Amino acid sequence: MTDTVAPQTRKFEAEVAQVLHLVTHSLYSHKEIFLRELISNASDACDKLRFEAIANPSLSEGDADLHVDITFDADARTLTLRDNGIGMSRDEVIENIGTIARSGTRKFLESLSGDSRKDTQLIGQFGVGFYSAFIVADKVTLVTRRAGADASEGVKWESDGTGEYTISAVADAPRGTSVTLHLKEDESEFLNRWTLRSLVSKYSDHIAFPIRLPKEEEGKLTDEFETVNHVAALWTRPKSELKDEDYQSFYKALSHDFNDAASWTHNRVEGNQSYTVLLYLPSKPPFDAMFSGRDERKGLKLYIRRVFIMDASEQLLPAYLRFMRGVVDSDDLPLNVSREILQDNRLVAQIRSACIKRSLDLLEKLANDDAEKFQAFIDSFGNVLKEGIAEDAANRERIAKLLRFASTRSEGQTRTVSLDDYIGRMVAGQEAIYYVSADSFAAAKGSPQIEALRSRGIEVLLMIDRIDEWMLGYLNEYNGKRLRNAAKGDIDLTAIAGGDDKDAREAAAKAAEPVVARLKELLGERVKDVRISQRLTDSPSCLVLDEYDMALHLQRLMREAGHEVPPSKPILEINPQHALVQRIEKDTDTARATDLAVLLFEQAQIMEGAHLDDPAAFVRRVNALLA
Ligand SMILES: Nc1ncnc2c1ncn2[C@@H]1O[C@H](COP(=O)(O)OP(=O)(O)OP(=O)(O)O)[C@@H](O)[C@H]1O
Repeated sequence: MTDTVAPQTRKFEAEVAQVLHLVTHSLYSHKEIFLRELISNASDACDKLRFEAIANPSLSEGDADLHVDITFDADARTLTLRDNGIGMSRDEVIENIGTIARSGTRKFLESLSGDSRKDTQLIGQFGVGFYSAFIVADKVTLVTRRAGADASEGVKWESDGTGEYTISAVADAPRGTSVTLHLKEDESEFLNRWTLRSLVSKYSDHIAFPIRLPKEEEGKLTDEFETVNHVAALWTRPKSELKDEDYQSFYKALSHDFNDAASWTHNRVEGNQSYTVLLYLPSKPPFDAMFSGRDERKGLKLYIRRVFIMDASEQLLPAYLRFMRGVVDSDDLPLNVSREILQDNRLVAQIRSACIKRSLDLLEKLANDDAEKFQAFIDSFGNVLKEGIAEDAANRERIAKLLRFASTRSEGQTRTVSLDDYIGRMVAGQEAIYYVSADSFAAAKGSPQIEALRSRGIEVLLMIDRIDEWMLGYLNEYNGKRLRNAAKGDIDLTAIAGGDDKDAREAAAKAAEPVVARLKELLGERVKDVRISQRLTDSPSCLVLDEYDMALHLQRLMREAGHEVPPSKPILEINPQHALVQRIEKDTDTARATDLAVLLFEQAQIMEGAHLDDPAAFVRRVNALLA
């Protein structure tokens, strides 16, 4: 191959330079993954060629026998991977290798902590791909030609991975891509057939194209090649033949994650249509699920009769299961299927329901069999799963069963309590599942609105995630029990053991009428109403809302996010037993009584997490009282 034009030197995008620096510095202890990543790219390139050749057979250029060859030269200290897949044009090289076309890259870089152990984890989740070559190489040369392009349109890319690369044209490049690694001084171990062979077996055995190494005869390498992998797509092999390690190494190549998957499910369906589904649950949030959001989902590959067609996560899984990774291989869809057809196809709809069902089965099994792994799932993906309550009405009850929450009974703020746990602990006479929502665990746990519930031994779920209020809008009931916000509407505890006696309650209300009337007068427009509380035992006051009002902290979140939220005035509930309340009733000095009344209201606002309209006035009132 000869360079036809002088090489052009270009700078990497700043983000690439940062990622490269990180990759080479933090992944050294996992250095052999470079081989898996490069083989995986080569295999993807073969997949793409096979797909494009369906519509345009001439792309195969008479060479449809796709494979990946690995060669090395001990004297030159080079290791080369060559595929005869789709290849790249010059623009594609610049776009794919010179930039990182991922929307969340900046966020990813910002999330790095500088602690190399943690960062290694993160970069593993990010998926390093091609750049992993620089862990072991101090120079990488890539030569490529796009399928269908003229032999003179080859491209050579070269870089030492520090900040720049050169790009030039080559005249006689074969179709596909070769990546040559100029190995660093102490990486000679990769110049060894035995090592390469065992790495292929360990990481890439499941690749569906032949991976070939030079044949060895009488201790010498020959020019002939020998296939060293299984060459059967993993999901097509019988389950009985596959070991856990096989599933895990396939998962890692598929997802570019280098943590093990938490669990998987592999099924062949035969019937009115036939297909195979292999779904994985990652153990750590994959980069895409963390940062790319709901709109650019990736991770579920659609194959049709072993031919890779496209990533079809959006068509085959709902957004709330976007953490799942895997493969669907259909026998019945047409090879020329398009995204539009996928959107609206009866067979696809069936496969989608099966993927949902399998995913939920897998999560249920994990919840039953492995508490530790399930908790790790909840910690990583629990909030994503909550979206399913709103999105998937048909499976609402199943999803709700999987959710976990913090509660007044749980230790710390780890979400560990299921709705079934809660129901199992309901006290005699308790009809509803009570919850309270707030910005933080401490605020929720300390909510005055739940004092009476707690004092009667009634557990309260603490809804402290941003998504909770929205989700609860769709979850009114679970297993025949209503979910009730402890800070909304009237709470009647008369039916509950140890609850109030109705007569005593009415008598107390009667006795408190004067102070209620006085507070209404003193607080005026600030509140919608003042009433005696059934919720409070220790605090003097709290704010509550009408049954259908939007929670106060949600109103705040919406306003912060720039939404117009019509102001809804809270109701002030008071505890007539409290000394402060009794003082207001008795104080004849109207100015002082007003200060006290407003303080009562402001305290309730603070407990609820709100910012006071006039903090200086609040401090002045407190000081006046203290003095
Ligand atoms: N052997 C190859 N043949 C053709 N294109 C390739 C090859 N290797 C890499 N590329 C192109 O470069 C892109 C970047 O590769 P890289 O491994 O960095 O990330 P990726 O594989 O796209 O992402 P991820 O690792 O998250 O799957 C690929 O998407 C592909 O378009």
